[in-house]
Order: sequence, then C-alpha cells, then structure tokens
Amino acid sequence: MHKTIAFIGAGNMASAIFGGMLDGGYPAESIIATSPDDTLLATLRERHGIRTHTDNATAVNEADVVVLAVKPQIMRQVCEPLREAVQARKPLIVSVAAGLEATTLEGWLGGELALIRCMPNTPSLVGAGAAGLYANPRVDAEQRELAGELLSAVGLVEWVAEEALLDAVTAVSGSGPAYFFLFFEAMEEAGVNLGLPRETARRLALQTGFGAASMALRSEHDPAQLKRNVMSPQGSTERAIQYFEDAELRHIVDGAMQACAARAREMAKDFGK
Ligand SMILES: NC(=O)C1=CN([C@@H]2O[C@H](COP(=O)(O)OP(=O)(O)OC[C@H]3O[C@@H](n4cnc5c(N)ncnc54)[C@H](OP(=O)(O)O)[C@@H]3O)[C@@H](O)[C@H]2O)C=CC1
Ligand SMILES: O=C(O)[C@@H]1CCC=N1
Repeated sequence: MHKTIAFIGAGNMASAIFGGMLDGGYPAESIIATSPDDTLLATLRERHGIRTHTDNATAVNEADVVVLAVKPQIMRQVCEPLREAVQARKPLIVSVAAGLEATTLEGWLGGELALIRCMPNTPSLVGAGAAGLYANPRVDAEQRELAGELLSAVGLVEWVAEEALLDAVTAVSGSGPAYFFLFFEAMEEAGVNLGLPRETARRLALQTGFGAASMALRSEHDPAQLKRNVMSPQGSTERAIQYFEDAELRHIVDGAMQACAARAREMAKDFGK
C-alpha cells in the first residue's frame, strides 16, 4: 500500500520530485499537488493523472506525508493556516525549503511533529537527483525509512547528522546543478567561438559532462586521477587545465560555495521570522 504524498506547492522542485517518482512507478493516485494556479493543476492532472487541490488544508487532510515545497519567503504564511489540519492528522512533514530550520517550521505548524528537512535538487526529475536529509528527534525509524525510500526513487540520498550541514549540502548539490549549467553555457559559447555550430557545441558539451560524471561514479579512481588520465604530457588538455589553475578556478569554486552556504544561513533569519 503506497503512502499518500501531498506536495504543498507544485513548482520546479516539487514537480521534479513527483515527476521522477511517477517515472519510477509511484502510483499517480497516491500523489497530490497543490497550487493557487488552477491552470497549472489542470495541466498536472491531464499530464500525470495525479490528484490536485487549490486548498492546502484539504490536501493535508488526505496525506500521510506532506512535502512543503513553496518558496522560503512565503513558507510561514502557507504553514500557519495548516496548523489545525496538521495537528489533527500528524503526518510526516518533509520540507525542501533552503535555510528554514526544523524548529521554526515545526513551530509554525503547531509543534510536536516528526519533521524531515530535505535538500534535494532538480535532476530528481530524471532519476538522477542528489538529496541531503536531516530528521528531527520525533522522526521514528519507519518514517526515516519511508523518506529515504521516497527520495532514493529519484536519486542519491545522504543523511546528515547535524542540521547545520544542510547548508553545506545546499552549496554542493542543492544549488550545484546551476553551476554545471553555467559551465555548459560557457563551454557552448567557447565552442561557438572556436567555429562549431551552436547545437553541435551544446550537444558535445552536455554529453561530455554526462560522460565524465558517469565515468567518475563508476571508476575506482578519484576525479584527480581521471583528470590526469586525460592530460597527455605536453598535450592540449594540460594547457587548458593550467589556464584554469592560473585563473584560480578552485578558489572561485570555494568562494561561490561559501557564499551559497552563507546565504542559506541568512535565509533562515530573513524568512524564519
Ligand atoms: N529549484 C531548486 O533547484 C530547488 C529548490 N528548493 C526549495 O524548493 C522550494 C520551492 O522552490 P522552487 O520549486 O524552485 O519554486 P517555485 O516557485 O518553482 O515553486 C513554488 C510553487 O509554490 C506555489 N505556491 C505559491 N503560493 C502557494 C500556496 N499558498 N500554496 C501552494 N502553493 C503555492 C507557486 O505558485 P505560483 O508560481 O503560482 O506563485 C509555485 O508553483 C523552495 O523552498 C526552495 O528553497 C530546494 C532545492 C532545490
Ligand atoms: O536557490 C535556492 O535558494 C534554491 C535552494 C537550492 C537551489 N535552489
């Protein structure tokens, strides 16, 4: 018997998770999505056959697991009206919001709830997600297993022992897809500058990223060794890598990820009031 999962907010992240779950065989009738946008909900019903509601409390009343997937800025105004429904039913709460702390969310929902904070990413849509999870002390072994199962259906799941580490997960994998998309954009542009048709440059860049990640995931060697294997002495790759190192790419990546994690911490204060 599948648990009924209600996604409060059916935007980019929620649709990536339930899209991946549906592709993995999760029954459409066990998934509910909510949105203020009727047209979006009609499209979701038509495309996926899932259940939808414009009223969040109605969705909570029917759910075993409630996934909070609205923007952190509006989370409080979405959670507080759900207090009564949540307290009556005590479903497992899973928040995918960046920054917002478990105790803050639990408080907005009336307290004493099993709550998991999850930092997923959008490649969940193609079953290649990566998520960090933290469970508050009220989450029991069965609920932990359930959340792990749901998310591992759409990708890698890593539990973290301390909630604060979710800000680091945000910097690595939550926001990470955007870094790679930026890199792909830059590679495409550089390929065009070197004379390739844009579509050819894009396809080659994307397939190379996919190939490098697939290979690294399966290899017994670490990425540093795999990189050295591409660098023939006095060859072309050596020049490119030297250029990256001289431009302090590692320092740039470290700075960007520190900024990302710092913003996640700030968001807890800005939007957790
Ligand atoms: N995008 C990403 O890669 C990741 C996002 N996250 C987290 O996921 C959460 C959602 O982000 P994302 O999916 O990008 O944002 P989106 O804006 O794409 O999705 C949020 C959705 O919530 C809807 N919404 C607004 N008000 C309500 C309401 N009262 N009740 C129900 N739904 C409502 C919005 O509708 P409308 O647009 O009509 O207002 C929108 O469709 C955030 O908390 C973010 O931190 C976490 C990891 C990665
Ligand atoms: O940019 C954000 O705030 C969200 C969290 C991780 C990815 N997107």
